[in-house]
Amino acid sequence: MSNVVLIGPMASGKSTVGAALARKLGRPHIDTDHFFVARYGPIPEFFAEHGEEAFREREAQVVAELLDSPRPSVISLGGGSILSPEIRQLLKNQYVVMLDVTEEQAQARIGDATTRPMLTKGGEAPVERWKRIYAEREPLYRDCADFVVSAAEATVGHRVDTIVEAMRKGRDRTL
Ligand SMILES: Nc1ncnc2c1ncn2[C@@H]1O[C@H](COP(=O)(O)OP(=O)(O)OP(=O)(O)O)[C@@H](O)[C@H]1O
Ligand SMILES: O=C(O)C1=C[C@@H](O)[C@@H](O)[C@H](O)C1
Ligand SMILES: [Mg+2]
Repeated sequence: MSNVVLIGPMASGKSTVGAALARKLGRPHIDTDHFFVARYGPIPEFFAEHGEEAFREREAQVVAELLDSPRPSVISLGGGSILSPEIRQLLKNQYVVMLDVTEEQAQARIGDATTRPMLTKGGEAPVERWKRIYAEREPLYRDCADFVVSAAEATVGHRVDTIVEAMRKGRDRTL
């Protein structure tokens, strides 16, 4: 049995859907951003002090450790974890689900983006940065994913049910 790993852009619901999916499957939920924070402190402060490159290095280490979890778990990845070639390689041995989201849905959830330093750089409106980052990363997300939950699956409950169904149909070893 492998982990179920949730990937996708910022505000696509990886943390929220991951927690609900874990409850439904009776598995532990691991949120890699939370482990990063436990080890290195809040992400906005880390970006301000050390910059994005240092964040990506440490993030890749944290994510690699957590993907090696001893029990099959639901793992919500930080939105940019798939930028690391090493992490993309490790994801080949996992059941990977991309959560898609529309610009409108993301905009409604982002708010002032104070907890998401990637969206507050450069004086651009957070939603404009979100769009640009998503456009850059979308091919990577899709390439890593075994299954994509469409943005039309709007509620958390609907998203969870769709993933459980996909796991049943597609890859029995994950259940
Ligand atoms: N299906 C949904 N419908 C409405 N709101 C949602 C849904 N999923 C998540 N949310 C809300 O959107 C916000 C972002 O969700 P969440 O933190 O789970 O996203 P994320 O993908 O983990 O983002 P990040 O990459 O920044 O960690 C939260 O306030 C959450 O309550
Ligand atoms: O998409 C990103 O680059 C990020 C997403 C968040 O989950 C955090 O990992 C951090 O804010 C960076
Ligand atoms: Mg999250």
